[in-house]
Amino acid sequence: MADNYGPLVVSSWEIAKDCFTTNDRTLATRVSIVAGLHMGYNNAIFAFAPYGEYWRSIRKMVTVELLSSQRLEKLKHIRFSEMDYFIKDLYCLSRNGAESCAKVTISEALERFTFNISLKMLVRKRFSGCTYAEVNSEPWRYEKAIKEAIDLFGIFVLADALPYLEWVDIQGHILDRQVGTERWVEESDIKNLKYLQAIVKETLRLYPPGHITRIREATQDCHLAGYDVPKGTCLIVNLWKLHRDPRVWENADLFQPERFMTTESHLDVRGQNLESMPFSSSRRSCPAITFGLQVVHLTVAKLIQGFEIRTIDGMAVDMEEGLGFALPKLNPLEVVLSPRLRSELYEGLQDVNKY
Ligand code: HEM
Repeated sequence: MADNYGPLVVSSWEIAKDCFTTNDRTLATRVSIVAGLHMGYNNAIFAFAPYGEYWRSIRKMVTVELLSSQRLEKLKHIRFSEMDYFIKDLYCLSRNGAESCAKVTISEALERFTFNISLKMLVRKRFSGCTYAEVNSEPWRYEKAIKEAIDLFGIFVLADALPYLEWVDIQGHILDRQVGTERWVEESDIKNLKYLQAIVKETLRLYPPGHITRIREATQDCHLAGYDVPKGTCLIVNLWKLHRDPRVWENADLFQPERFMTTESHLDVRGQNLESMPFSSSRRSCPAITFGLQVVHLTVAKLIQGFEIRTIDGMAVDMEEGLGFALPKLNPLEVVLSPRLRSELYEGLQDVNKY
């Protein structure tokens, strides 16, 4: 069927519910793709692994040993120190700039920051030169290869989850009020920053970094929305389309974070509410939900507390999307950053060179 018609594409939450509840197990295996076979050591990378004993044991190991709340608590020094280096790097760059501001390709900087956190958590190593100052250093020469692999695998980086700037001004002031200007925002502040949370939810709704789920394959005949779906059928859930369903969302294409504080305040993004599930749902959903949300919230909070952020010449943010599983931005986002707190706060951050 897939050979003749291509994969089934699910774009409504009702059918997604059929996929992720009654048929979740039947649809839990992945189609084998060329990148997974050749670059993923014959689908040994567990995001590509067929459903079965191997996938179950790796997923369990990753969930317990790397991404559980307890482990993330133990590894929090890594996220925090990487964030410090990242912010301090940006600050040093702006200090070197002519008018105490710096022109930065923020999407690329965030990409490198993401690599550093993940690598540090996994193998206790990082690419030296957190972001830009040492971008020409030896390790970053491999960046092109890594990026190509990422594109081929359809992995997304946290940078893809941070596309909006319009709201940063408001947020900077909200942070000043809630956290003050005498200390840096901390992870424990996030629960009180409701508007920031709503912005992250709305961004993940309109621009889910994984805009389609990875391709599933039915391991036996099943029924979906009243249709007979034969064994072997390939299926993807189009999260991007589902998140813009006008039957569910008023002004579905507009960026309105307030909706998550009013009419949609009951919706979360962890896969319980199928109307908005940027991490997908059920057994093949993203195992890094907690980690992803922790890093996105704190990074955004620190960036907007620490800097005034403008686009070059005040241009609107170019939201055009490129091709790829991971919904990358077509054009990298360049911004101008000016520090907005007293210098001692930046200087007190951990120093990348001492690392
Ligand atoms: C905001 C950030 C992120 C979002 C929105 C996101 C979203 C997703 C989505 C939509 C899927 C596909 C699930 C499916 O096919 O139904 C997925 C799978 C996956 N994600 Fe994430 N993800 C994020 C960050 C991460 C991070 C940081 C990691 C690694 C530390 C990660 C590791 C994985 C893995 C390993 C899978 C495959 C799971 C499996 O096949 O069992 N994700 N993610």
